[in-house]
Amino acid sequence: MATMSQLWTNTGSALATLMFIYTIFKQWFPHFGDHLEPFFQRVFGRFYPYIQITFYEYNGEHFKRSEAYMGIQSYLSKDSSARAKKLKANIIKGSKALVLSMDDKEEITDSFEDITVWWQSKKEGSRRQSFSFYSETDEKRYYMLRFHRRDREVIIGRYLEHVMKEGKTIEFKNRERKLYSNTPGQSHGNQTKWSHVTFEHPATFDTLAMEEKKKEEIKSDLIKFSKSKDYYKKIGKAWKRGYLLFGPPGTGKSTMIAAMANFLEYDVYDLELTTVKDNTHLRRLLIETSAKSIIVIEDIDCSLNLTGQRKKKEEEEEDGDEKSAIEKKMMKNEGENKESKVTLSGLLNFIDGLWSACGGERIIVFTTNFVDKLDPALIRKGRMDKHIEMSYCCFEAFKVLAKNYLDVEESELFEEIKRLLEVEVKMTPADVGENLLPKSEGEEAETCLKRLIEALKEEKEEAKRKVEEEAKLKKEEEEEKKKKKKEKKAEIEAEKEKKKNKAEENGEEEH
Ligand SMILES: Nc1ncnc2c1ncn2[C@@H]1O[C@H](COP(=O)(O)OP(=O)(O)OP(=O)(O)O)[C@@H](O)[C@H]1O
Ligand SMILES: [Mg+2]
Repeated sequence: MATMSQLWTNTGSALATLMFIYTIFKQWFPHFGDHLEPFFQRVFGRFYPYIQITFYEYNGEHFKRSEAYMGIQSYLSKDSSARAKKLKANIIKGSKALVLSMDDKEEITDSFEDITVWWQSKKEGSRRQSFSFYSETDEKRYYMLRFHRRDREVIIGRYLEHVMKEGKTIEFKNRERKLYSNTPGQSHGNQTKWSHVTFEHPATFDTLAMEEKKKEEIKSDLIKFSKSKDYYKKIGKAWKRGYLLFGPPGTGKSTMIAAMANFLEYDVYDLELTTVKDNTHLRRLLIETSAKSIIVIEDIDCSLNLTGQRKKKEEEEEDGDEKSAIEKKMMKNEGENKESKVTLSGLLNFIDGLWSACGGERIIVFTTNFVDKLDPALIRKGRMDKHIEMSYCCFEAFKVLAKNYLDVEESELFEEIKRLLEVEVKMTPADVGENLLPKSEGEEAETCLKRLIEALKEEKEEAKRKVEEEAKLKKEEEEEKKKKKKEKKAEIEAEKEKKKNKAEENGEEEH
């Protein structure tokens, strides 16, 4: 007696033969085949335990490639490059690398929750000899997914969702990242709009000169945020996080933003507030930003009138020379900003998630050189969730720079540099880096380190001179004040004396 497996094998080969005959028949009598198709489908459906789903590359929507097809292509790219024997390489628009996918007629298996499925890449040649937008050869490509009918529920539900999600993640990782800016050159009516270039900043957390502990803290904060979609949904908050980076010029605020973007693989929107006409314009620009992006507003204190009372322009010109560098920078930007009507409340509304209906995660970063001057409403927790101070170069930060710039991890000169940086001198990482940078081909690391030591010593002298000068000025001012006070007192005394004499004279006259 034939065993069960033999029986299945025989039925299988009978079906395969029938299928073969049917295919030949269909080729010779294409139109007659159309009538027989439902019949064959019914017969096969009874014995054939598999279900097939087809995903076409183009499904007719504005000649755009189907999202599902592209998602599957990306999902299968990781498996097919390892398993398929025949691969094809495509350059996909907006993708930074070649996308490898299995070639036509290749098949690979995939498993999900102990279920095996089969993916096949296929193409259909058109019999029409007419012009088509699809491709030169008028072929229609598609993926075919085959699985056992008992797994229908899992595959149609969870598996396809998993494929799309994974595919999107791979697509996201492969995409070319962009740096958007709203520069005045690109305008729509009289409103600027986003223009972009490829984002290729080389900064990473490894190259960032900063204490290791602080770096790790920021990195884990970013990871936590990027994985907290469900958490933000649960607590009913827009999925966004605000960072405030503050510190003197050249301490790495902009570099840190680039490192963050590279770490999370996000796009960057560099928002220049001074070219934004008003709050409506601001809202429009923000609504156009995509998910997984960092929105940056540099020098926030200079971009908006957030800093309380400031002098008018005429007054500013009068005593311009006496202003500190800080005030001058702020006033310069205020002058440039006089066209913009963006208000603090407009900005706060946006931070609070007016546009959060768009979904997707966004990070907002403000930078400033003068944190004390900002309106507390702008930087309270919830708006700017994390405040990061970028400070002068410490020894740990110097070691990162020495390794990056000179490939040096240890040197006997380090001791002196440590003492200078930690106790005596304040120098920004930008200046330290500039001194470490070899100035000619083949310049020795030691020469660069010595140059840094010299620069640090000079800076120390300069700082000492400044302190002495300031002390001298202060002393002079105090003496001047004392002198004036003394003179005033003398004046008052003289006045009193005068009055007294006059009163006495008058008294004598009356007598
Ligand atoms: N912490 C740092 N780590 C590595 N490089 C740094 C660091 N800080 C500054 N640099 C170097 O100095 C240059 C200037 O730094 P950056 O533009 O990031 O400073 P900034 O704080 O944004 O200054 P500003 O306030 O003027 O905008 C960068 O190109 C970078 O090479
Ligand atoms: Mg900067």
